[in-house]
Amino acid sequence: MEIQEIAPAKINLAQDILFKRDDAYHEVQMVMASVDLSDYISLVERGDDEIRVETSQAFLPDDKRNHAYQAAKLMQAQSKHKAGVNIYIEKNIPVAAGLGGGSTDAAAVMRGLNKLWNLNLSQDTLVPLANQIGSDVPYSLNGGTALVEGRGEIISQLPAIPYCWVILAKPAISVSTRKIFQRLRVEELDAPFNASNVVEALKKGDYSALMVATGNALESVTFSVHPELASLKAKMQKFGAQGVTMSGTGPTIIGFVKNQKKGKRIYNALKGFCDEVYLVRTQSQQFIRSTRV
Ligand SMILES: C[C@@](CO)(OP(=O)(O)O)[C@H](O)COP(=O)(O)OP(=O)(O)OC[C@H]1O[C@@H](n2ccc(N)nc2=O)[C@H](O)[C@@H]1O
Ligand SMILES: Nc1ncnc2c1ncn2[C@@H]1O[C@H](COP(=O)(O)OP(=O)(O)O)[C@@H](O)[C@H]1O
Repeated sequence: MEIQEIAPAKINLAQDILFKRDDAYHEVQMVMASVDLSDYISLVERGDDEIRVETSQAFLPDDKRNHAYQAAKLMQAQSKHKAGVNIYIEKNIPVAAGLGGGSTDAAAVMRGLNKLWNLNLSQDTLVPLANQIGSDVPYSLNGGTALVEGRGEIISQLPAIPYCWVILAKPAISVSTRKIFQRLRVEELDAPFNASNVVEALKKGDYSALMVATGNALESVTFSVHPELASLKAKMQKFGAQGVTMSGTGPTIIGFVKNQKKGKRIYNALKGFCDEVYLVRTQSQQFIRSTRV
């Protein structure tokens, strides 16, 4: 038996950092949305209890360092029969980009194995397991548009982003989430809080208000390490994208347009300055579906 899962990337419309906690994580308030740029995961039963990972990108780990492996291991511990699985990841989401690629793969493996091994684990059981892998994994279990709080484990679904196109510009640099948080001094942040305004705009379906409300408190930290990101952001704004902001801990810069034609113009203009550029739609939760093969 084989299960196939779609694992979409996420973008951050807002990322507020509230305070540093005693466990060395930060209390956050983020608004995330799934976008139409996805990894594809295949899960195939094995005759033994081994977990094997193979990916389409040779530079990705294929052992216990892979978030997909970690997800399978946690799910196996929940299963009485200790079945094994072959995991294949077709990687399309840029790595270490602020687009949650490893987390969405892990979440897709959890969803898929819940079906393949007939575990029937509830969301309440899956969220704490997901949180052991990474702070973005609980959100990625359902994806869609959501307010994400705590360390990442408190999720409230929100209405979808009004119809628009999203431009993703990922320069040829990788950013380590851990290193950005290490550099962060919360008391020195002077960014305004964005999440509550983004939530309000989404609830009203007000695209213009949404474009004014987006923002990311970690921009100043990542931009101080990679100053070229500030000029990429300025270019995207100059070319006419709205709500331009950094996703996650970066380096991907995102911007919005109502009209696909305009999106294509900005996409073409940015291609000359940036290693990887994508023009995508946002994705609602019902698109995260699996197929039994
Ligand atoms: C901040 C976000 C926003 O999307 O960054 P991106 O990874 O997407 O860029 C994520 O929540 C990241 O989640 P994830 O990538 O799963 O990171 P984790 O493995 O949980 O954490 C990596 C490191 O980041 C720091 N960290 C992470 C999340 C958080 N709320 N507070 C933190 O201080 C911790 O130092 C931790 O050791
Ligand atoms: N399935 C996976 N896909 C991508 N990266 C993975 C995966 N498993 C482990 N990693 C590791 O996780 C790190 C962060 O990758 P990624 O999740 O793409 O970044 P981000 O947190 O910025 O979205 C990388 O260094 C990568 O080697």
